[in-house]
Amino acid sequence: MMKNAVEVRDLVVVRGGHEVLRNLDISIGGGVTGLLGPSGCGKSTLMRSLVGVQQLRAGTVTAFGLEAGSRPLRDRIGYVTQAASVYDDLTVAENLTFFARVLGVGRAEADASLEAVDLGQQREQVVGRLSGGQRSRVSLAVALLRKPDLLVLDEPTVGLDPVLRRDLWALFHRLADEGAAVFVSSHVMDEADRCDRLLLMRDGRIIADGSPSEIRQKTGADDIESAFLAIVEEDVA
Ligand SMILES: Nc1ncnc2c1ncn2[C@@H]1O[C@H](COP(=O)(O)OP(=O)(O)OP(=O)(O)O)[C@@H](O)[C@H]1O
Repeated sequence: MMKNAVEVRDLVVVRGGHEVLRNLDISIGGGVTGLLGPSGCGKSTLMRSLVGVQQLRAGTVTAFGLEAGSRPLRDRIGYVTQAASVYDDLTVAENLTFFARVLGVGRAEADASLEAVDLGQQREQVVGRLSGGQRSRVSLAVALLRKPDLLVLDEPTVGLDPVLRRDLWALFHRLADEGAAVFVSSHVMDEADRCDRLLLMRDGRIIADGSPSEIRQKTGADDIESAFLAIVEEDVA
């Protein structure tokens, strides 16, 4: 069992004069951990904090015992944002070759990353002509180039059809089985059951933490959306 990949302590983040994260305490270990919550609740801000690109007002964030954003972590963390981070005018293979050179990894790793996201057959296609789901898999392949120990994925399945979503979740579990800690955000509650562990977020705070079945049981709800609503109601009562 992996020791905690990430430790967040008393984290406070202010953006635009508004306290977006409020005294967060989270530990993230192995497996697939989902961060679920409504739009604007602070998911991207938390992910930015984990990878070290967010200014913190207070608290600490460490990954593998090292301060988030510190140099030795760069090889160990893969981060995929919602915005596509690959070149539309290059082919899939050219993108991978380019980023492999920048990151100093070999061709074998580039090929392995492409295979991992199941884009071997699209390798000669120009990225700008791929579907949204294929394009996000190219970004994911780039993030996999250095075989990260921690993968931070910000809403990777947004806008994808159900088949692609299912395939991507299967890939996250495969990566977790191979030893990576996978931290995935979503605002789609029906993705909850695909996670080993769930963090439900609302208004900059974690309001529930457990496996999907634990969270359902605790609230007596049949699904995570109802559980979320029950927790919110209890919270404001
Ligand atoms: N660049 C910014 N400057 C100021 N405030 C910001 C900035 N980016 C985000 N915010 C604010 O921070 C809060 C949290 O935003 P964040 O992007 O972390 O939410 P989110 O849960 O990821 O939302 P979504 O699901 O829509 O991506 C929001 O209230 C948003 O208005």
